[in-house]
Amino acid sequence: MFACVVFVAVGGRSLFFGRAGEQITCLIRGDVFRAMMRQDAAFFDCRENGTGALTARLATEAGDVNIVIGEALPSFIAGVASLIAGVAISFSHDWRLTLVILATLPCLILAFFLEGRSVYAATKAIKNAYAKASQEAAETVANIRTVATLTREHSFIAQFRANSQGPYRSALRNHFIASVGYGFAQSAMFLVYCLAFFVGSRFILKGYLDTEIMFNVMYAIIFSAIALGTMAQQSSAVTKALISAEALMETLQSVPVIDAHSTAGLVRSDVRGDLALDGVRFAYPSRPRASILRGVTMDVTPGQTVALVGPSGSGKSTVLALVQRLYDAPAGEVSVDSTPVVDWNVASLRSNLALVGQEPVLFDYSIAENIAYARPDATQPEIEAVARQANIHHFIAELPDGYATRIGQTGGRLSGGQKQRIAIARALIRNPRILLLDEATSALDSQSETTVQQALDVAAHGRTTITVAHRLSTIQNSDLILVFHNGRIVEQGTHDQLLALKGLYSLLVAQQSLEITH
Ligand SMILES: Nc1ncnc2c1ncn2[C@@H]1O[C@H](COP(=O)(O)OP(=O)(O)OP(=O)(O)O)[C@@H](O)[C@H]1O
Repeated sequence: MFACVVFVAVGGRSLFFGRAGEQITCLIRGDVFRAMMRQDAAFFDCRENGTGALTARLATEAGDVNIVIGEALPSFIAGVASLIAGVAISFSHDWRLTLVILATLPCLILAFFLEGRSVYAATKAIKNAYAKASQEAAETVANIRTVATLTREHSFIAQFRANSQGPYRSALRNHFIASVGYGFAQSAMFLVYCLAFFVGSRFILKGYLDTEIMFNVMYAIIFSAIALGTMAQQSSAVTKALISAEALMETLQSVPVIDAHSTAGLVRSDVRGDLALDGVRFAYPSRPRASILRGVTMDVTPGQTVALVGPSGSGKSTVLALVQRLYDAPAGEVSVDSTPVVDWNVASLRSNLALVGQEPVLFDYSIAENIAYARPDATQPEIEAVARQANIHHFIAELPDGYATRIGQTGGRLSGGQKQRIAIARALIRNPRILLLDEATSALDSQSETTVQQALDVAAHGRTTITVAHRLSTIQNSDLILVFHNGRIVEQGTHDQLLALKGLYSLLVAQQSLEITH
């Protein structure tokens, strides 16, 4: 009767736990991705194996946990129930023989524990190594054009093989240990059987029990040993899931310093558009010893066009990251509309800003969806209006599918200039008070640069604009030019004032004029 109940319970588990497991997997994945979306930039910067590997890994971790919920856990529960029932029945027949047999239990448990520990350590190493190998593979496939142009396919394959060797060897070792453990678990039943026969026959000879009782105890104990074997079979799945759960919990429990989902802080849409940095010092969390900004102070009034120029690595783009509050500066203050950015509601602050970067980041959606990405409730006429301002409407209108044209992964079916103008339209759809341009034309040829520059000039009209630029010809008309060097502003003024200074700016201008004439 009891066996039937256990059979039905175990048999029905796949129906109930399997479905529940799938649902739980989806929920865990949902929670994990929600937790990731809340994180600040520092969380992603500090990932050893990159964000792609992290995302892929977390998705499979949730699946591993499901295996335990769907299979291992019910088997484990049924196993424990069977074990307790078997031991109880055995005790009720003869406590001495039962005690002798139970004395073997600590050895079995210790063996399973040791197997679990060594599989745990190896599995963790394998997961980390595979995460690194898959990150490189994903990056290579995503950038296949560059890889093919540089004829690096073979070296990538060799590198992937080399990266996979370590995990492969660890996996072999893991399988060996798990197989020995599995064999041990399966033979445990027969070992217990032998012991019961041996000790039972001795007890019969001494007159402690008769044959019938011995067989009753034996059957009960075998029943328990089978249960123990079933539990042991699941031990490597449980071990894997424990590691997965660790990684999931790390993400779920990490509290972002800058919480994009928080409802706290100042919410405003009628922003004037002034912006200031006061004595700002900053180092990236992944490289805390490298000072990037060393006391930057700047003041931008509403509607002003300010250019940040200077040698590569001097900290210009970092200023834009701090204005968007992707990071917090440990010293000094960044403020928008006279309110420190830390007192702003993160989402509200960002909704008043728009960034156009050097490499436009577009998605494999239609052109209309890409433009409306910054404001999903935008209407078709609004989308077309910003496309006109960005100087891209005529090109889109001539496509067979017009605004419904899908642009391929990362906008691969468009030219650099077209992608950039779509990115400008996307920035404008929010009608931001502050426009941040990070070398928005530097990746373009001179003809596209002119078209995109015209679009940017229209976009900047009536807004506060901060432009990071290498080509100094594009920023000569700015209201203010700030010259960065080694994380400090070393010169500031208009183009003419800075030329008259004959300092770093005039040197940079002279260098670029030389480059053009040669
Ligand atoms: N996420 C990051 N983590 C660690 N260091 C970073 C990160 N981003 C940038 N850096 C470093 O910060 C320094 C300043 O970078 P930043 O991009 O602000 O310079 P930049 O003046 O804009 O340079 P460029 O003109 O070449 O774009 C560089 O040394 C760079 O290596």
